[in-house]
Amino acid sequence: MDHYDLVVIGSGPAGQKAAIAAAKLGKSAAVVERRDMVGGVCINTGTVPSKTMREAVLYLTGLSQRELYGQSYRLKHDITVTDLSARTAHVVNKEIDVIQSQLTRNRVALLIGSARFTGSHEISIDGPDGERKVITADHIVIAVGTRPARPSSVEFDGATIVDSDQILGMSHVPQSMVVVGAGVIGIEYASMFAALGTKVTVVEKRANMLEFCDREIVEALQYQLRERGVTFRFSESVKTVEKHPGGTLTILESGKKIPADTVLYSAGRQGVTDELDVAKAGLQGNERGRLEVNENFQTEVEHIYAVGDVIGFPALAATSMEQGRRAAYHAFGEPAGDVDPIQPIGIYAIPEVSFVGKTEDELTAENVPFEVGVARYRELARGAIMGDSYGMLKLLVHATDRSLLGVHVFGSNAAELVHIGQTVMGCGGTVDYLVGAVFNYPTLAEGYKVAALDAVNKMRAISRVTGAGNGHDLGAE
Ligand SMILES: Cc1cc2nc3c(=O)[nH]c(=O)nc-3n(C[C@H](O)[C@H](O)[C@H](O)COP(=O)(O)OP(=O)(O)OC[C@H]3O[C@@H](n4cnc5c(N)ncnc54)[C@H](O)[C@@H]3O)c2cc1C
Ligand SMILES: NC(=O)c1ccc[n+]([C@@H]2O[C@H](COP(=O)([O-])OP(=O)(O)OC[C@H]3O[C@@H](n4cnc5c(N)ncnc54)[C@H](O)[C@@H]3O)[C@@H](O)[C@H]2O)c1
Repeated sequence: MDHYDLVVIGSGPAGQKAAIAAAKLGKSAAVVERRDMVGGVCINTGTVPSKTMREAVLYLTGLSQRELYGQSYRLKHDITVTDLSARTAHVVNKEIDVIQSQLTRNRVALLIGSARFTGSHEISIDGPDGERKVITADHIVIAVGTRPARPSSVEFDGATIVDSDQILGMSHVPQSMVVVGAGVIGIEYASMFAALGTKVTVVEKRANMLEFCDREIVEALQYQLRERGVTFRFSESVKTVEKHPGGTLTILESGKKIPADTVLYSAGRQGVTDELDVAKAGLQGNERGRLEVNENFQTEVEHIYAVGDVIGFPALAATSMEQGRRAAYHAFGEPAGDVDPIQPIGIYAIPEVSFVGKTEDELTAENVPFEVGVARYRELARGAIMGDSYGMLKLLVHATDRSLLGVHVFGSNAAELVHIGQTVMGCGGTVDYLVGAVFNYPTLAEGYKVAALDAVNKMRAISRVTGAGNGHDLGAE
């Protein structure tokens, strides 16, 4: 029976980084993963294929060029699923190769099969050809991720009524689509299909979408999506989804019926602990299949860790990687430093949304006085060159100590741009740093300076009224 210092179940971002971190500390490590799933949901069905599909949609529809070349501009008419999936398959295969190579060169064993606990230090692996192998480990990291929630009231068929793992296998670009759930997955796919010309209806049981985001930016996103023909049905819950010979019917609790070619059911995900026999290790998943952990990612059985989506919020690839690394370091007594509380969110809708830090609503609720500085892409030369007139970058600045409290970006490259603000915040910088900084011209990054000047000018206006000098003019006009 093979024995390892650390065994990881699941090769998604969390599992990969846990195993490699252990190997870098000189420990023997193995990752157990099912056939055809190396890289996890992230590489095979989630993050990477959806973001690649988004790039293909933007490129083939010519959407990002239409402000410059006219509303009828298209790189290709009649875009097919093959056009989209060719790019996706290329990127996914490359990424799988990168992961396999990283594991091999770090001497992490990749054991193909489905793992389940047979004891708190023992795991049984059912291989793809029916063979069974039992291994033991001093430390075990559970990084099994999630699968889409699939209620029995929805007649999933994998072709016209699909979950987010199945959508990439669709046979054609539908003329109409209902998206159930306005979470991140729902909104990202709704915007991609709307860009392809599909008539999309989004049904969401809450009164708003993306409630953790800045309200002004969510309104701007909704406006852009409506412009592309998306209909929103908020405060409406889906009761059943039926398949009929002529298409699908989504029936709402309110009695409304929405016909469509296709339904994407993207109303949450479920932890994959049910097939893991966690009880044999002394553990129990909650009703959403999630595991509870302490600040070191230890479960209640201290040599068993859980990381990534299986522990719930924030359930992102980037946070999952960091949790994996920290778990392995903790297992072997290696200091990992403090957790950085400033973590960005990127939503790859069309247009993109990204933010770090607090929202206006949160600061108001906490009675923190703040000023807002805004830069509009249409006033940045790079915005005009790119043909993005709707984008904006917004800074929330503490009214007295002038620290950056939040950065909210909407439009092209939002998820990249946000990191400039994140770095300033992480280093304890103030708005005055951004006022005095010189950025390349013409860039979207220049928006930081424009927004900082806007915030400082408003703060100076308050000082003028009160007659108090603020001592931070720095030439802001
Ligand atoms: C459509 C979609 C888009 C997304 N987009 C983004 C994005 O843009 N940015 C972002 O940060 N995040 C995004 N996410 C979230 C991101 O994919 C997850 O946060 C990330 O994949 C979680 O990593 P993980 O390591 O916890 O698990 P996963 O990536 O879910 O991997 C878990 C792995 O464990 C394996 N496994 C499970 N049970 C067993 C078992 N018993 N034996 C062996 N192996 C097992 C599974 O086969 C799977 O491969 C997206 C998710 C989806 C679904
Ligand atoms: N860019 C990114 O970072 C990114 C992209 C995609 C996914 N993810 C992650 O993947 C995870 C899963 O995303 P998700 O969007 O599936 O889940 P979610 O739980 O965030 O959203 C599901 C939405 O469906 C709604 N809903 C539930 N039941 C409903 C019903 N019967 N009728 C109508 N609406 C209903 C919920 O109110 C909720 O708003 C999230 O943690 C997310 O952070 C991240």
